[in-house]
Amino acid sequence: MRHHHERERLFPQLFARLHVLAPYFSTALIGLLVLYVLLWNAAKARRSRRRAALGAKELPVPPALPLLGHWLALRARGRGAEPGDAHLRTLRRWAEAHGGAFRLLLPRAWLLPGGLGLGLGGGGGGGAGPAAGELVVLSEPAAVQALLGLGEEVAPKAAAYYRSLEQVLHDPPAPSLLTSTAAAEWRAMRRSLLFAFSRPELEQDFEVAKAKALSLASVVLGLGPGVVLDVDDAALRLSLDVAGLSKLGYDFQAVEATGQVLLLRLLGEVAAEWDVRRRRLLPAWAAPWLLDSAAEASSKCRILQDFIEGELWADIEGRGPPPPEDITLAAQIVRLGHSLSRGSVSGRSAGGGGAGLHRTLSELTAQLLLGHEPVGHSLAWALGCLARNRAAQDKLVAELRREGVYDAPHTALTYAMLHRLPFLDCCVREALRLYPAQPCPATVRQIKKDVVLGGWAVPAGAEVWVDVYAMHRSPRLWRDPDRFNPERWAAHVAQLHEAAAAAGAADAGEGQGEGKKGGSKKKEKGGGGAAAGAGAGYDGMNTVEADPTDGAAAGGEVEAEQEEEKAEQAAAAASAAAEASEASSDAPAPLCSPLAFMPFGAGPRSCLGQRLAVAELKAALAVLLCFVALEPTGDPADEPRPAAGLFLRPASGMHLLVVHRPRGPRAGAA
Ligand code: HEM
Repeated sequence: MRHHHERERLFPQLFARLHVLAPYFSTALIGLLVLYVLLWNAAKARRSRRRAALGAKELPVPPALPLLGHWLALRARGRGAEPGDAHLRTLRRWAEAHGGAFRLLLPRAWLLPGGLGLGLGGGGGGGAGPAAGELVVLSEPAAVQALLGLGEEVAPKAAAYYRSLEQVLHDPPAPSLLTSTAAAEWRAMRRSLLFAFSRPELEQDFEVAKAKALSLASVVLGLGPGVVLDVDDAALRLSLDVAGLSKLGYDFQAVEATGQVLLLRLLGEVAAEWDVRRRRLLPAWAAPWLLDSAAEASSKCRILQDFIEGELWADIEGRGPPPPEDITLAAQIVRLGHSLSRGSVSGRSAGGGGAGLHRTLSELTAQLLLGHEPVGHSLAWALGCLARNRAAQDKLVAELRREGVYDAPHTALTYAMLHRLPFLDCCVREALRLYPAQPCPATVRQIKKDVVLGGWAVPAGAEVWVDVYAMHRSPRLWRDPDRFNPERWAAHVAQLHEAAAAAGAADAGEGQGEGKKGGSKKKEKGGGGAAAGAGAGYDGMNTVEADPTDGAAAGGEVEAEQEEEKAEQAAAAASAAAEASEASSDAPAPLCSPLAFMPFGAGPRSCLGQRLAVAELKAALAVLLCFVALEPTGDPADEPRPAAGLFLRPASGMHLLVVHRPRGPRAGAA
């Protein structure tokens, strides 16, 4: 009772006090608002001065809400759609409205120190002052080429963005191959892993992919005619097996397994956690509840890594130290693990045996995640496109028949003969254009000094997202951009084949009687003679560094030359892309814009596994279509909806009707 009376007396007193304090509060609030407006205007004036100094255009800003900016629009879910779907559509709409470059306003711009361009944060460049929190989205090809050609010193991968991934993968957080910036560590790792994706390795990896695709065909045929199959699930099993066998020498047997595959589930869960954390648009201190989900993510990753340690790593280690000539990915990772445990590779977490092992396992996990999921979904999208475009599917099968692949896929289909399947190449490109596995952001960079990208001023400190999805579907760059039309690539692919054939012929001339340098490989490759002929240099996308086993490329000075060459190539591509974009402003959109095609990124951080990915996609498509025809089920619920998680996947799988193709006596599956 006494308490009750005390409370009764306390509230009127409090209200009386508040009444007295109210004018002070409101004056302080008005003061803060005035200060905010002044700072905002000062930041705006500062930006205009910088832009004027650079002689560049100001980045446009789509209509935004006060204070919340574009935050809600980016988080909006479309009706019945997965989150990523609406997010991609919104960004694409803004890209079209603003010519492929715009600035986003996010609450974090005023939550981060230096967010108002006041120069309070670190990492500023050239005295212009940082613009921490500013987010720029680019899909204009000239601007994107220019960004990716800037190099790691000026535009490294954005540490703040990739930190969330590092926290999931590494405990304590440490850069992985995917995320580390210009450090010597990343360069050394990338250079050593590049060997694992060299031509001789690829030829063998292609055979592995073909064998697994034949196994999958046999499993599918075993289900009987007329079944509805989730080809996304089947494709993920296939790509996991190919990644395991070709790169780590371990068969997960996911294709042959009848039930759920634990490793696939764990990898999926970890990828989903990555995705949730990278979408976070607020700094961690402004959203402390995220720390719980961070802990959960890390524990899921630990379960996955325990599994990998027990199953995969034990097997790889059990093989003993790899001989020097072994350049497979497994061997490179073992060497990396050993140098980490000796502390000979500089690394924040490389402090001894345990940390070294942990880093190695994390890299293995990252490789598996990076390696299998984008390929699996890309294959599912390609199969889905072909099922819905029967004319294209029939044309592809006709090409396979013409080249003898249909009748004898086991023997006739080799890496060296891929140049004889140009329509297969067109189909792979068109599927990757419509459904790039990493749609947006395909890559995230942090700008270290004021730069001009495609004519727009981008201030130091800005975070830049590359929106490959919007670029690949821009009506300014592609005629009828949403239509699956593999024919649009025909002329470009023919040109590439001619160039590769000419280079192959020149190589064959030079190499006569000499043999191939750097030929000390663990496994002997098959079809080497044919590889020296026409099409030998042809790898599909050509945006990755020169093959390190190509003799001269192994030398030290050559590296500097390569760097220069790469910078020149990027500059040339940027100016060609600028010309193409200018030309397209008045004229009707071109049927095909190869410079606006970047499913694997570009420049020195482009996808390391792209040649393998393309080879695997080709092997799987060619083999599967030799045995089955694919059709839509006719059920509207089976129409695939894109969902952009860490990778662009069909939200509820890709369900297709499987029809057996008539086979001759020579061509059984598996
Ligand atoms: C269709 C399949 C694939 C697509 C579309 C794809 C796409 C990409 C993209 C867009 C990047 C980022 C480039 C950048 O930040 O500028 C990337 C990086 C990377 N990818 Fe892929 N990828 C695929 C398959 C693979 C495979 C099969 C592997 C390995 C087995 C792989 C390994 C990597 C690695 C290691 C990086 C980081 C490279 C670095 O930062 O130096 N990817 N990929």
